[in-house]
Amino acid sequence: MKAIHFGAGNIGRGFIGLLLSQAGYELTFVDVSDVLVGAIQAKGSYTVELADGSGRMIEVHNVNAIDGKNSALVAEAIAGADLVTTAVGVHILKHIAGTIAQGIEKRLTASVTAPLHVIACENAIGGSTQLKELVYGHLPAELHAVADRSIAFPDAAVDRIVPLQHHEDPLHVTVEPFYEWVVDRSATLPGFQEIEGVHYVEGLEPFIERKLFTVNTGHCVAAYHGYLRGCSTIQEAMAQEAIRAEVRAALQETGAVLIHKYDFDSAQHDQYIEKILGRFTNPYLSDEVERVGRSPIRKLSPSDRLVRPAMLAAEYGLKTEHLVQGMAAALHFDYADDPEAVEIQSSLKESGLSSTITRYTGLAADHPLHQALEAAYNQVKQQA
Ligand SMILES: NC(=O)c1ccc[n+]([C@@H]2O[C@H](COP(=O)([O-])OP(=O)(O)OC[C@H]3O[C@@H](n4cnc5c(N)ncnc54)[C@H](O)[C@@H]3O)[C@@H](O)[C@H]2O)c1
Ligand SMILES: O=P(O)(O)OC[C@@H](O)[C@@H](O)[C@H](O)[C@H](O)CO
Repeated sequence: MKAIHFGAGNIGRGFIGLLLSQAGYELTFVDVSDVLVGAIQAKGSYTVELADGSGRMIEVHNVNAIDGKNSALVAEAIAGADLVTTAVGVHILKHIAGTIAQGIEKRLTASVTAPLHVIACENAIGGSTQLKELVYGHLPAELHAVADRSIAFPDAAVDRIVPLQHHEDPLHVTVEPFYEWVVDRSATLPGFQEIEGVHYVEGLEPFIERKLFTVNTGHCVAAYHGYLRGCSTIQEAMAQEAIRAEVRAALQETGAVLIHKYDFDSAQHDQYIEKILGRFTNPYLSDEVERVGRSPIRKLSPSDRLVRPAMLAAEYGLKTEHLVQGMAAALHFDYADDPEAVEIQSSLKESGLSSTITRYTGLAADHPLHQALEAAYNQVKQQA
């Protein structure tokens, strides 16, 4: 079984690549980083270190890499693969869609009928579905129906905290011990060989929303409040009582939404929250607030981890105060090396607070959340 994985970055090497290799796949990474591609080609292996104090290392052997800039070579590899996965960032999917379409076209022209599954392992609702739309945009219309018969794009939720890496070896990667990869089985094709270590479900929505609105909501609330208070890492932020309380309160708000929407067991969901808070305080990890807060435009967008649960809470008549505080802190994230943070800061200066809120969150000026956010934005800075 052959797998092509786009993105030899932190989660690509530290989770998806590791799991696929352990599941017996012949694995080829595709990346645009010459350093990563060159190192994988030269070594053919790398080491994953578990951040649990044990010093345990896992060797990943027999891996290869292709330069993502060589789309002909990548398309050739996709034509002969059983599985394509991605962990590049949801905003990058549009840049790899053309190459994936090229590979699919090659495959269909050569009358390969074996199923190909394409799974986007990004932090987004419907990531693989979004990728499918982008790929089909590049495929000739007459091939769409044929492609539907042998190519599937099951949505997925992936969870493992993998911080920025600062090792001499560019391939070495330190990861938290916890991991969870959930895939929508109902979108797979007959003949799909399930990947060992993956949890399959019929219908992904509760799983992706539970993950995104708990792990990622809590994470970014810690990051944005931490950044405002001068903390460098999530661990440092979570050590501050006020920030920990803010994160917990935001997760109680998203928890109420999830319990209402999916009828989750409330005690079990509380345990899920506690487990996640424990993961954020893992003393063997050092996770920079700038990584966790990265891309604030994406994180403030209407379908992402702050605005979407707040909109649902408002619709259900539930509390939103701490989610709004998180959004306000996100608007104050003025990290100069993050192009999305820079864009928000320019918008605040040039267009003012109200227009900026509407532009990035989709909340109209007369929406109660918009008004609450304006007030919170002005207060958050004073509290920091
Ligand atoms: N790090 C985590 O804790 C974590 C956990 C779960 C999900 N994710 C998600 O996984 C994705 C990747 O995150 P990450 O932290 O590994 O980021 P990362 O920056 O470490 O890795 C992304 C990799 O994609 C590569 N890339 C960029 N453009 C490319 C292209 N056109 N073709 C091929 N490769 C390309 C980059 O060179 C980089 O190596 C994001 O969507 C993120 O939300 C991350
Ligand atoms: O990757 P992002 O930018 O969507 O979110 C940053 C972190 O919250 C994220 O990478 C987590 O570490 C990860 O989602 C844990 O599973």
